[in-house]
Amino acid sequence: MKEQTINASIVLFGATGDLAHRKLFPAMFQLYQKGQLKENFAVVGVSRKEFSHEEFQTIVADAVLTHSHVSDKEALTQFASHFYYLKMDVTDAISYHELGNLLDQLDRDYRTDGNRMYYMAMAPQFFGTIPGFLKSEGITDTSGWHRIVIEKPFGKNLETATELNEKIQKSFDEDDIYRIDHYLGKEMVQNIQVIRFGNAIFESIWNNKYIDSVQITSSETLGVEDRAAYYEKSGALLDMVQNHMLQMVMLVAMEPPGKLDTKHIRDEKVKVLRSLRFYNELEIGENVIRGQYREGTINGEPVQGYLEEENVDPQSKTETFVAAKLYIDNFRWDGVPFYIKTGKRLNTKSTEIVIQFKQGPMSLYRANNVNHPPNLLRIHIQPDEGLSLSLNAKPHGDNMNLLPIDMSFCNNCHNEVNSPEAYEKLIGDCLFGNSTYFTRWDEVALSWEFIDSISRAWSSGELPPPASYPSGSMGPIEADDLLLKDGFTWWDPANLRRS
Ligand SMILES: NC(=O)C1=CN([C@@H]2O[C@H](COP(=O)(O)OP(=O)(O)OC[C@H]3O[C@@H](n4cnc5c(N)ncnc54)[C@H](OP(=O)(O)O)[C@@H]3O)[C@@H](O)[C@H]2O)C=CC1
Ligand SMILES: O=C1O[C@H](COP(=O)(O)O)[C@@H](O)[C@H](O)[C@H]1O
Repeated sequence: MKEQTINASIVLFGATGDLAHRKLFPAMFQLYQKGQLKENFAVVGVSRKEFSHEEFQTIVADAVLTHSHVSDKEALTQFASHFYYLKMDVTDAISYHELGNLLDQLDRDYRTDGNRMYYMAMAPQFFGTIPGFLKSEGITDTSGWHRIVIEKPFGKNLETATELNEKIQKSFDEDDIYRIDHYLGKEMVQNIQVIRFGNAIFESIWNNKYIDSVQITSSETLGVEDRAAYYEKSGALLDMVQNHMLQMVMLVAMEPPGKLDTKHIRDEKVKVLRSLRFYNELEIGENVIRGQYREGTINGEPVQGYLEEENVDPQSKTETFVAAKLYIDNFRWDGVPFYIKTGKRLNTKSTEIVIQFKQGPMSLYRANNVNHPPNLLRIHIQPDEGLSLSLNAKPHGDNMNLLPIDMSFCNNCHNEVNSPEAYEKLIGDCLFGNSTYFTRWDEVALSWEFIDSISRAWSSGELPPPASYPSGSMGPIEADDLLLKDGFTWWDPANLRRS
């Protein structure tokens, strides 16, 4: 399907913003280079600043040059010539008429078949406004398809997410609503289903009889950077757990879908959320750890603490770290803890899923007091993309002890392999009408329900504030204790690399 070319116009709301420059223009250029966007496409960039079409084309080309590798400058110039600019305030209904006229013109000039993709790369307060005007001002009246892409965050809680959803659904059908979670566009996140359902040896042991625990860790070395205004209200729980972390939990835990199509896959993911165990306040205190970074050292450089960051309230209780033990109360996962951990200013930038298998019924080697490491299946999401299986073997020679060995496959360790960026995949999927790796409304609603229960407990004032951790560590000691009391330890990437 991906070898085909799509005819469409793309309206990019927020065309002068950070996301557009760093991710979206480079992603579209990659689609152009692969021939998925060819002659019959046009992009209209929208924001309030004043630019001519030509100035905007230069901005687009510069952004692509800055944020991606370009070997063919001629192709970049050709690509940029498909871009047009419209100065408009998205809250002004009248300005949509000019947008409609420009799009009608581009439909004719570029023979786009009237297909239109609307990408809202804007602050979330506009997510409800734009779809309404697109419909009321007749922009969505052409005979082609009309799909809308919504950036995160989708609401701040279940109530606001529901309100937003109701607004959007007045103008677009659920099938045409593409809620982005960029983790779902990552190569190895998409590989989870293939690893699981394409390998009988894994699927047959993918359950509580053979799996002891699951760990999903997404650590960042960056701090809050210049996003404090947003982050102060969100924290790691809303920023990472409500979306990316729960999405990975769903993909690891879901039942095999009857078919590999959008509906079947999403149906199975939703069932995982329905089985997620809700905790009471006391249990949240015990099972969901929050932390906040203080000063420390990252890659040998001193860095300041969260409370010293620009635009952060010096008394802030915002969490920059979350670790939690989750349970999925269904037949497959009964009793298996899913540990998740995410945080800023940790000692490494990495996302990994570790499946820890149970020990066999009788360990001859353990009986000899020999260290008997468990078998681990590690799915490396980033920066390395791959898979490794930790086994035990005999060391070379007479020694009959156990030696942990790794069987590894790396997707991106060779220079010639360059995985598509998440945004490239997701924009491509939307253009081709494949919404599998976007979030459906029931997934979003259920994840908010779960997250709201934690937010409520945290705001009750009854639970301890975020635990402090030094920048450059792997989080507060409380997060280690969460596993230690169950007899586990985090298989953090730094530790894994040493093994
Ligand atoms: N940046 C990132 O890495 C990520 C961003 N996101 C999400 O993407 C979205 C955009 O983020 P980001 O690019 O960082 O935001 P920016 O603040 O950098 O960009 C906002 C854009 O909106 C435009 N804009 C603001 N108000 C109006 C208006 N009334 N009418 C028309 N245009 C307007 C701005 O241009 P102007 O001022 O000229 O009007 C600008 O182009 C957000 O929802 C964010 O949460 C998600 C993941 C990562
Ligand atoms: O959505 C977000 O994700 C990034 C981390 O994404 P990654 O692809 O670099 O792992 C995070 O930094 C940001 O706070 C959050 O909004």
